[in-house]
Amino acid sequence: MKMCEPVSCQVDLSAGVMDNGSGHYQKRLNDLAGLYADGDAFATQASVAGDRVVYEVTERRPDAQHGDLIFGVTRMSPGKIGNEYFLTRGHIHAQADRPEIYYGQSGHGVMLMESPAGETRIVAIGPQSICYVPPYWIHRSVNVGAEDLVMVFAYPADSGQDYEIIARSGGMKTRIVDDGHGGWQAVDNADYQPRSPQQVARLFQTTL
Ligand SMILES: O=P(O)(O)OC[C@H]1O[C@H](O)[C@H](O)[C@@H](O)[C@@H]1O
Ligand SMILES: [Fe+2]
Repeated sequence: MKMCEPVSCQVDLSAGVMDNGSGHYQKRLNDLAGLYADGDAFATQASVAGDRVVYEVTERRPDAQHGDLIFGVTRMSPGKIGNEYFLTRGHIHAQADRPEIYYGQSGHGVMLMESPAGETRIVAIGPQSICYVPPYWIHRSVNVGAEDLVMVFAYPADSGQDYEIIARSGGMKTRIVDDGHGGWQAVDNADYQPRSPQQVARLFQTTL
């Protein structure tokens, strides 16, 4: 492994970005079609504000070397499509046995996680809380608050992301929606198709 220069990166809490990054991307409403239960509500919002940024990531990415780390900051805007809170695309790591750590900086969110066999776990993320996403868990962040949700993340540089796993099962098993009292609740996704035992077994074989 070749040597890299150490670095310090400052997190700007109000902007929700990090300096000294190597990359930055934004996901707008128009990029997120098909993720939400209420397709009509999505179409209505996208027709008036399809360019609206739902979340953005600044990251520092070394050359993908075994043993190195990718880290950065995710900022998610507050909002809902119908009664469903804004979320990230979500993924499982392409090397499915790679974990991830999130460190809440500001705002209030949850990490929605799903095992290959379809179990759901939900972990709250707020300022000063560390969320551990263990190997093999599909993960998606959801902003359940009224302000920006800002989180620091770090994961192994050779993890990769498989985004198709969620689409293939008709979405994640659980959706995070407004409970009608300013909070959130988890509800079943009616379109969810469980993975077959063969698909589950294959995920546990995707190690280097
Ligand atoms: O990649 P998405 O599912 O769109 O989520 C956006 C980003 O969220 C977090 O910041 C993760 O650590 C990143 O790995 C991820 O890329
Ligand atoms: Fe990840």
